[in-house]
Amino acid sequence: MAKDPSFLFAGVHFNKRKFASDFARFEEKQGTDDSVNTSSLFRTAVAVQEKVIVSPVKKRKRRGATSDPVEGFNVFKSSKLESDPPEERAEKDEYDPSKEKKELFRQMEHDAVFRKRYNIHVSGANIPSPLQDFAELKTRYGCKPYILRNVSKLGYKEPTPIQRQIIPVLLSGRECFACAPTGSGKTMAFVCPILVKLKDATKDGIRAVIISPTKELAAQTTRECKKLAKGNKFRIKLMTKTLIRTPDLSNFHCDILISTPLRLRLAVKKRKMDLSRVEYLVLDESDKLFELGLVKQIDFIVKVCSNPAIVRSLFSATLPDFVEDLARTIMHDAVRVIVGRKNTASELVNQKLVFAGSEEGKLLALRQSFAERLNPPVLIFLQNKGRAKELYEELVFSNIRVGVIHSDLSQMQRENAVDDFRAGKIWVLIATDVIARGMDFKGVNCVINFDFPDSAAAYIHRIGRSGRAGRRGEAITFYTEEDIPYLRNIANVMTASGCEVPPWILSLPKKKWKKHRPKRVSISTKPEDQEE
Ligand SMILES: Nc1ncnc2c1ncn2[C@@H]1O[C@H](COP(=O)(O)OP(=O)(O)OP(=O)(O)O)[C@@H](O)[C@H]1O
Repeated sequence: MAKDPSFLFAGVHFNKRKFASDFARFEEKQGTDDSVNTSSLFRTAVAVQEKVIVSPVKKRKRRGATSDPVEGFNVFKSSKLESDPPEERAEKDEYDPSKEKKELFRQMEHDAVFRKRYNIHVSGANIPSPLQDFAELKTRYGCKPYILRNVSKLGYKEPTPIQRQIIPVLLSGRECFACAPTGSGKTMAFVCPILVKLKDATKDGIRAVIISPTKELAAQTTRECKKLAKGNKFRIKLMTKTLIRTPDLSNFHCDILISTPLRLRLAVKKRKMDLSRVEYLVLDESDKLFELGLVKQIDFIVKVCSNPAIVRSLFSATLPDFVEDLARTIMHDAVRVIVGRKNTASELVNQKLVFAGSEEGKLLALRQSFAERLNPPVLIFLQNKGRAKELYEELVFSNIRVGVIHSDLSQMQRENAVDDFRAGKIWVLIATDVIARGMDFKGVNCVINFDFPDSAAAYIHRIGRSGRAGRRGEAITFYTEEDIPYLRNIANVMTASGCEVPPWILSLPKKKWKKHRPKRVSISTKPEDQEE
């Protein structure tokens, strides 16, 4: 079952409320055949939904085309109007379909130009216009003043491209998947509409759920939510170890709950947490959540968030086709928003490849670059915790303030490492991929891939810890002989974001990689006879 992606979201309900009339028609056709199982019912329902959506739009267009006056023939229209009784004439004056249509086309043209300017690509029907500025949150959507106040306090002068388009999409109640570069403000793009829509704190169970792949990211998202919600009495809760120990969570209520998939599934299974009233479900770093280790938990969560009116959204800087395909099977009338090109690195990061020869060469190159120029904060990624510990042992006695974070540390130690790095107490943070996604460290000047990343997506997320929120950054990737077959994939990402790559690398054959995590010799510059 786990091998078949179609098991994901099986049993998800068709949005009966939103498509009530279509559903009624569908039900009539199906009769009361109990033999139809839920997932095939769902699949058929989606097919019906697509038909119902597409065909009437076409018909309406055609009807409009025949009845609308042709330009230049207004004289006939006005002469007919003269013969109408005054009250009918007044009504017709108010409703002029050709005017409305022209206005609509003008708006669509304007939106297209605007989207082009911000490199926003959309697909889907009836997509709302992008935001011109934050003030439109009030004029178009009547958001409460506290949100605009907080936006201004955070120093956000104008919406980022993804915020311009996704905020109106979510505020119009549409499901969506969004792909935008690392550090481009996706968090605010999903938090803001939730706050606007939830309006005020209530005790109506759990109303919105945000899923993050790691505890660190969940904690960060909680903090960001609280900053944006300041001044409102919303209950915004992080699913912590302590919370999960509560024996009975069946009556737990909060407006927004942020969790990792594992903890949320535990809370539902073991502590009877009720997610049936969730109105908004966000899957952040969705491609990571759909990877094999997490997909079962996500499937479970999607099923138990059973409110038929739920609005689901997927966010990431990398959105592989299989995630999109999977998402399409559950989402209703979803809008797709891509900023820039899909699966590319941030153009704000200057990327370099460095041949280190061997494992030993990497350490020498690192020491040399620190001796010549250390521009903290610097993040160094390694392929596993063992190697992260080894590098830490090598650097801890140099006069560089260095820290390490990996999954063997306690939650408290991990949090301290992140906080110290944020506060500037640590200049160089050695890490595994545990913090490669989503973590927002202000002003990381350089990311060093000490170990070659295991996929192009991992590369994009790792180097995306630098070059955030409009600031420039740098990324250096060491490679050895055994990484050469995979160089081309990284080189493609580099050229797509405007970085130079030596021609010989671009002429290497393309290699389809799974996870490239070769066994590497241990990190040490000590002569072998001195090692214990
Ligand atoms: N409108 C804005 N103007 C200026 N800065 C912003 C704006 N929106 C968000 N930011 C800032 O941009 C930084 C990156 O935002 P965020 O962490 O949401 O990026 P992201 O797109 O989710 O990145 P990733 O893909 O790495 O998770 C944060 O420091 C955030 O405070």
